[in-house]
Amino acid sequence: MSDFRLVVVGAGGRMGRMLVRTVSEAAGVTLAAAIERPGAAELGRDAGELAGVGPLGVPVTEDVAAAFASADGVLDFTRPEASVAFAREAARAGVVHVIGTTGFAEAELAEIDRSAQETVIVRSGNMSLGVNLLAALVRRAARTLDADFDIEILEMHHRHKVDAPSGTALLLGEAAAAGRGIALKDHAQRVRDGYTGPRTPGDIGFATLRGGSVVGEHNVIFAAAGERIELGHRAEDRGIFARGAVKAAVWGKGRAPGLYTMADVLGIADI
Ligand SMILES: NC(=O)C1=CN([C@@H]2O[C@H](COP(=O)(O)OP(=O)(O)OC[C@H]3O[C@@H](n4cnc5c(N)ncnc54)[C@H](OP(=O)(O)O)[C@@H]3O)[C@@H](O)[C@H]2O)C=CC1
Ligand SMILES: O=C(O)C1=N[C@H](C(=O)O)C[C@H](O)C1
Repeated sequence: MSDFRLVVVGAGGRMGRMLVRTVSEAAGVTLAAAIERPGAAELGRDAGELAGVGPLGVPVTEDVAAAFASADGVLDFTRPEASVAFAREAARAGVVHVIGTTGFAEAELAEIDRSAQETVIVRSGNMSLGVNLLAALVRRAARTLDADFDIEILEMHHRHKVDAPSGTALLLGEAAAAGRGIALKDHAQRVRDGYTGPRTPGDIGFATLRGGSVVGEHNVIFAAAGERIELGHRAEDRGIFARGAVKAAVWGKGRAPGLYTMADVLGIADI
């Protein structure tokens, strides 16, 4: 069977380089193209050299339509507005689109939903096995613990991260809300500042730390009078996200068009 041909968009970014490296090392997949934005300094450079794995004979280009036409799947860890446009292009080309990008507005998510009517899209704020298992545990804990347990989600990332709360924190918030049988949007407390008054019962709170080179840390705290439960995850290497993304792309091959999650890919959506 021939290799699954993947395009990495945002190939010059932190995740883009890790994705190129991961695709070059994984069995059954091959790098079909590498894309950066028009005017980017990386254009014309060999994607493998950029990723530190030696030349792969794949130059970084800006020609999205040609790249998607030559591929089976797209790995996309870029920016929300770029991912919305890539989803449209993936739908046109009929290729699997794996979206790791975070920080979407509601209207952008609705546009991605529309593209997913025409092609397979796997979107997740975190592509690692560990975090998706953590989300399942959080859902389970939230279902068991009564409303006396306040839920707070704490995350820390490197100083370059541009969105907050992180996609993972929101994913964990959704899991907690699902466990409680409530809608996160009605109970999320994303920022606290100044004279806030006491905590609103039933809120799911978020706190954001940024600094240094932290790959990604998340803690979900269930705090009641007299006791506290903490569930957490520490990412130590971006390779966990890249390997998850490659797995998602291959999983998407031949599936019906639709929007899927990493929990679907890992087969843990119902645990
Ligand atoms: N779901 C998950 O498991 C994970 C998700 N992420 C998410 O992935 C995203 C990227 O993170 P990270 O790699 O650290 O960020 P970077 O800024 O290092 O990389 C993003 C890359 O995308 C490029 N880009 C932006 N717009 C376009 C475009 N229109 N066409 C082509 N390339 C474009 C950027 O170019 P330029 O610099 O010129 O703008 C940059 O090279 C973030 O949203 C982050 O939260 C990260 C890790 C794991
Ligand atoms: O920007 C990052 O780096 C990461 N982003 C994702 C998020 O927003 O949760 C996933 C991971 O934590 C790293």
